[in-house]
Amino acid sequence: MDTRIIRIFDTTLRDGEQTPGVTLNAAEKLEIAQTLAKLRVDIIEAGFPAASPGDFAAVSEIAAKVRGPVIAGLARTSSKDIDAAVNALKKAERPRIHTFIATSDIHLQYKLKMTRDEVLAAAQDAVRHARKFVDDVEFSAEDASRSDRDYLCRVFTAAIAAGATTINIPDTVGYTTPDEFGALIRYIREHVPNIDQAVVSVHCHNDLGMAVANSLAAVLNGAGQVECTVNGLGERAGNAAMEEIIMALHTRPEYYRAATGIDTSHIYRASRLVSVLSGIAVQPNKAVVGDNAFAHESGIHQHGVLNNALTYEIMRPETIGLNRNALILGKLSGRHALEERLKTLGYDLEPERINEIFVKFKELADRKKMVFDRDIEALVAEKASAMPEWFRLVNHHVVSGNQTTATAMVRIETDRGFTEQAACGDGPVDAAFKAIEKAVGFPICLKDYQIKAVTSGEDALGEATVWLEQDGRVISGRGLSTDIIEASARAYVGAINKLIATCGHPAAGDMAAGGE
Ligand SMILES: CC(=O)SCCNC(=O)CCNC(=O)[C@H](O)C(C)(C)COP(=O)(O)OP(=O)(O)OC[C@H]1O[C@@H](n2cnc3c(N)ncnc32)[C@H](O)[C@@H]1OP(=O)(O)O
Ligand SMILES: CC(C)C(=O)C(=O)O
Repeated sequence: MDTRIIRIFDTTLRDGEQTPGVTLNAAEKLEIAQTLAKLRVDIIEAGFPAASPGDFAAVSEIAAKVRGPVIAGLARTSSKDIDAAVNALKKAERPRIHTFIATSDIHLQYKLKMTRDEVLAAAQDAVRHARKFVDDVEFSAEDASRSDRDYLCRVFTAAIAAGATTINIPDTVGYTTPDEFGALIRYIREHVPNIDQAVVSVHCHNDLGMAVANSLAAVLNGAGQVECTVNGLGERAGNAAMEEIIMALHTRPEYYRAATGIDTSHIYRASRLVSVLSGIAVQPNKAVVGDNAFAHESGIHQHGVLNNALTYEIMRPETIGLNRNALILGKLSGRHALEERLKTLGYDLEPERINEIFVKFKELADRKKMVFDRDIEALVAEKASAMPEWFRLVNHHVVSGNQTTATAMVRIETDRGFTEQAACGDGPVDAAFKAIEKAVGFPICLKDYQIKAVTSGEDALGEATVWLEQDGRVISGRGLSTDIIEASARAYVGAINKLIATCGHPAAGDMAAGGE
């Protein structure tokens, strides 16, 4: 069998971060990038360096610290964007500039206000400019699937002639169907005369739920690179889900005649990490990584699986690194046991980091009979997203009931002192949030709030996520505790700290510092 190797281009940190409500800080992005490197993705698109100083810094840090995959930075066709990407990627072992411009008439007329000839020239100039700095240049024709085919082929021919080493065919608005998209890939391969000098890539969005199917149709028609994101995150309805593409190719090699270089045993952990850090939960019935993906509810299925898992399982959970051995640590467990468990879960952490997690683990084990793998994953992710603490929640006291107005008192500390404030609210969480808002001394715009149990059982760890809005930016914060009010209050304070770190709220300096 002639098996082609398909390159996996992960864009969780760029298109994935375009998911409404998702903002990742540099430490979180680095943690995800390191996990992607363990997954052995071929290319990590680390961000869009010209978009903001924060994105520039995150791409620079990933370029300097992550080894293995190619590190890519996105840029419009302007030389300003390309230069920013070049600078951000300076320390990358294998940098790639990814430049793009739209080619559909709709985008040309209403967005770019450019003619077809102007766009073709911009594409060519951008690729030529990028090639002055790096050997690896990808060119994307945004909205390719709604572009005139022959014009699209002319643009790709020009981009390859200018030095593009990968040409990417995005279904930017998730418009095509698998048959159509497969035919488009075939058409481009047959009508771009210099196509053999470049890798053909695809980038599919999920507006009609066909991103994965379209990407796989492209593979069947000769695409050599697939762009995707962990858990299918991305603009609007998201991108093609990486785990689904990988496992489709892994499970049906005889059909696709293609394979990837991915270490599938890191898939589950990558999915959990991205879910926790992005604050976007994975739906239980999600293919491959959903909670129910390997669960068998009905008697006939259970009977079959007990006899032989092959009756109802086309993949083994172990293949994606899902260890069904859910337990087993508690308050009497020691550092070695935790370290061993972390290794089994795929974490390769510095001793200092393990020590920090061990302290948190012991605190948790004191409050919880059994500490499950998911609890440990949540503790690791909590550390990864820790921000400099402008405000610290020292303690809180909440009274609520069906005959009482909920009231909360909080004590908040900064390096300059502390303040205690009380507030009433529409329930205990609302009261706690209002008391914290009073304590920090500036208005907070709460956009969304979510609480869920990390594991089951009455002593389950609660994971709260809050989303705050400031100047059009949405910032999320997470808090963990067996007490859901405490988890919520921690998430709220964490999000405020993140907001200050990101937007530098001016009123923060005015906090009334109380004191004895
Ligand atoms: C399909 C995709 O996912 S593309 C990637 C989307 N990602 C992002 O947009 C990242 C976040 N974006 C940003 O931070 C900002 O939009 C920036 C920094 C990139 C640009 O900000 P601004 O300069 O304020 O421009 P704004 O976003 O309002 O408009 C986009 C401009 O880029 C132009 N443009 C859009 N795409 C391209 C392109 N590929 N090449 C060249 N110019 C382009 C538009 O025509 C418009 O130009 P104009 O200002 O002359 O009218
Ligand atoms: C920049 C390109 C690849 C993109 O994100 C899209 O077209 O969706």
